[in-house]
Amino acid sequence: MEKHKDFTDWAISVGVKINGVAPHHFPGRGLGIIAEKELKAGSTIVSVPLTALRTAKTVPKRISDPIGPITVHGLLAADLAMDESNRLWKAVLPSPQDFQESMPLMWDPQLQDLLPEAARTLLENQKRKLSKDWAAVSKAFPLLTYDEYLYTWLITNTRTFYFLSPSRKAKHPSNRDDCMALNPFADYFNHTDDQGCEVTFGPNGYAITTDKPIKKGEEIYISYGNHSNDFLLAEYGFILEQNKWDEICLDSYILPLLSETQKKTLKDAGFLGKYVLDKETVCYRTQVALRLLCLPLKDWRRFLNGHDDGKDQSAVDQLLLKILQPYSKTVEETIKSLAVLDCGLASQRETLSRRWRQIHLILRSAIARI
Ligand SMILES: C[S@@+](CC[C@H](N)C(=O)[O-])C[C@H]1O[C@@H](n2cnc3c(N)ncnc32)[C@H](O)[C@@H]1O
Repeated sequence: MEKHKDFTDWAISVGVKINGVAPHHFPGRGLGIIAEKELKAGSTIVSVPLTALRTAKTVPKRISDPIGPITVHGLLAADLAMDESNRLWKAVLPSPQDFQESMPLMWDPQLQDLLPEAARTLLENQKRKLSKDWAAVSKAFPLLTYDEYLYTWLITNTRTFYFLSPSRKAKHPSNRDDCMALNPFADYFNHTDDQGCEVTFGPNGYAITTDKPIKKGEEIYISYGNHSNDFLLAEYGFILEQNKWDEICLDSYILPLLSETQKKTLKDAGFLGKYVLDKETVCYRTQVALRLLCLPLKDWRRFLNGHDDGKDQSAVDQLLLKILQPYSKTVEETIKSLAVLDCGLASQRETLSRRWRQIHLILRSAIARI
């Protein structure tokens, strides 16, 4: 842990304030933050001044100018790839091997194809963004290798905080994806689906404050957002055992059942796609789509207008059952095929199987409820 001590000293030297916490290794989660003493609820345990952040504005012109227009993500990754100055920080970051294991972007394409639909969609998006960013950066810096850039691109992907420059007038940025900053030391915090510590951002920078009393030796978390396990897997390379925000996508089972006219009707009403099932219920969007499939148009409209007397629920549930049963069968087959598959790393296949088993559980409980 010597390198983490050195990095902590550096963080303090640039104005980061650390109160009773330290980096610590937690099996299965890499580094995280541990309480070194008992902490009361409402204690500010880490604060990071604006001057310690790495933002689009802190990237030197010798890097940003030759690249030209690019996403903030792509720019921060280029800066990190070409920065030789902060060895102490680089020494405590995850290694390329860590990403190879955890991040689906680095997996064998055969395993990528076996990702659940929501994770696959996010992965395709990442690939598009990365390839655009790489095109801009490699043109400006031909000596940089793709692997070096991919590594810093993933560091940026997994460690940035939502950031709006205090000087910006607009409260609502045109592109949320560009609102990011690398936040040294604060990026040691792991994620919880529970509330976790409160993270606030203001003119003085970030402050992380405990939301409950914490015992000495406990890991302290923040929340990266209300994310499903498919999102966490694609964007951060892990899944939670228990995740109250977990949900699964039903699009590839519902969309093919819709005629072109029905799709248009749903699109016009703002209800085409993004159908999800969580541990307790199917979403309202799914209810709308299923009703269009099994009810006369006038009854569908009544539901949409909020006049639902519940009399159609059983027909809707039967249709849902017809969708969930084959879905569950396919999941069982996927789990079986993963057990005999020999590509990629065993840990990657294990993560995938765990995810599919979670999906199976969500499906089986929904089927049992019906
Ligand atoms: C902001 S960093 C947190 C520090 C990181 N654990 C490290 O070793 O440097 C985000 C990464 O931490 C890991 N992580 C965060 N929360 C986790 C959790 N609850 N379980 C497992 N891994 C987690 C994932 O690899 C994620 O991409």
